[in-house]
Amino acid sequence: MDKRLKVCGMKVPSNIEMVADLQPDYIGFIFYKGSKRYVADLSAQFVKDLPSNIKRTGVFVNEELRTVVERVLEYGLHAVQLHGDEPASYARELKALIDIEVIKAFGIDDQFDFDQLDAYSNSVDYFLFDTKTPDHGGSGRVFNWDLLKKYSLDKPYFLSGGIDLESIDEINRIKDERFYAVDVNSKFELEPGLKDIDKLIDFKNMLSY
Ligand SMILES: O=C(O)c1ccccc1N[C@@H]1O[C@H](COP(=O)(O)O)[C@@H](O)[C@H]1O
Repeated sequence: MDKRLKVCGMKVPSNIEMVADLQPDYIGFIFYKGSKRYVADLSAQFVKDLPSNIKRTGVFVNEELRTVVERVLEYGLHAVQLHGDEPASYARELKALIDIEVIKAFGIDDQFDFDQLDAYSNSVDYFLFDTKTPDHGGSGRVFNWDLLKKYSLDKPYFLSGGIDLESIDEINRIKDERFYAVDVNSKFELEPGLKDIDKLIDFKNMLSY
């Protein structure tokens, strides 16, 4: 399976345009006010006008369903990333309200119970495995990818958490059909929300598809 690329945490229009020119598969916008990458006053029309082949993804943390639906419509989102403690029923309700791809994120540490994923299997399109952090995401830290040996479901997943240019060899060595996409964020930044385009070009060129 081809490996997709998601670039997350965008908020500066000129920088977003440069990232869009690189044609990642997903581009992520953080709608969580507690984040340094919160979209704030980013124009919804600007986001809607981005090339339609790049999936515009909204990242939400324990947000009210009504607000998520409003943002999906306002910004023309193709995908929603649930990065809080949302139960499987939340994803089901969201899908009943709106036709949207749902990515459910989980913070992984040594204690993570992979059995809890069973309940989500029929309710979401993808899992996203990130490093466990009290800030919910954007930690810039890598979790122990060996823990993914405990993942037994068929559902494809995004790999996330502190991925850097230096991670590329290890990423390219992962031979797992379920490894669907790589998600990059804080390690490709000049400052929170502003991506280093040259570094992203290098990463994309080195990613084995
Ligand atoms: O980036 C954030 O500030 C953020 C805040 C709250 C939830 C998710 C957030 N970002 C997501 O975190 C992961 C990992 O990011 P990093 O590479 O460790 O910086 C990524 O999926 C972002 O979508």
